[in-house]
Amino acid sequence: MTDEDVLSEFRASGALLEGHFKLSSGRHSAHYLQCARVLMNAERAGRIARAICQKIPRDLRGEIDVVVSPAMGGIIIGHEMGRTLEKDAIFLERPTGSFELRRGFAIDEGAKVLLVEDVVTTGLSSREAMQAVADAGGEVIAMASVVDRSGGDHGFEVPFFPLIEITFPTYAEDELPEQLAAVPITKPGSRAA
Ligand SMILES: O=P(O)(O)OC[C@H]1O[C@H](OP(=O)(O)OP(=O)(O)O)[C@H](O)[C@@H]1O
Ligand SMILES: O=C(O)c1cc(=O)[nH]c(=O)[nH]1
Ligand SMILES: [Mg+2]
Repeated sequence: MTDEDVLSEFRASGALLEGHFKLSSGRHSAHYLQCARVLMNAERAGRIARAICQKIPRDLRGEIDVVVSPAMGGIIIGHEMGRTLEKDAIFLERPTGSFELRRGFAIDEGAKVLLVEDVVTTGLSSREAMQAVADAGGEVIAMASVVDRSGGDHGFEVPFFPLIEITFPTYAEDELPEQLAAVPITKPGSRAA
């Protein structure tokens, strides 16, 4: 899929939002990519997962034992990546604020993990998820996402394979442009404020 193909999928599914959004990191943006709308169609989600898989070199792909995703946003794309790679896909949740495996999920000691997200903005959620995988005994060998809006500033120490890179400006709470500050805030994600 070309970048234009991916953007067309976002536009067609009403996933390219404009307004005033408080992001997971606490930063603010006039743009939001609502991946859940892109992934709500199973056929499209599968196509997107296959396109991400193609970005991962074959030898690295062959090393993956299990796919792990941070809830909520990572679950659907992680599941579809698991289908494509023919590996199990499990997810991390943060019911009390930090990521943990629940529902009987476990990672074999030393298992090689592909971490899969929907969006990477600051990379904070992904880095927290990587730590949770390490704490559970796994080794994250690569990271993948539908969208990378980090501009390269994600701090990952493993190879990263986003389907598309889109860099929209983000702002700290105390540096909001006047025009953005005038728009009511929406917080679409599920991380506790
Ligand atoms: O790179 P970051 O700055 O951490 O931002 C990206 C994260 O934010 C969103 O999740 P969110 O915490 O909003 O919760 P959700 O996945 O449950 O919707 C998205 O799904 C990523 O996990
Ligand atoms: O940083 C985020 O929280 C974020 C940004 C974005 O564009 N889409 C999303 O789902 N989360
Ligand atoms: Mg998330």
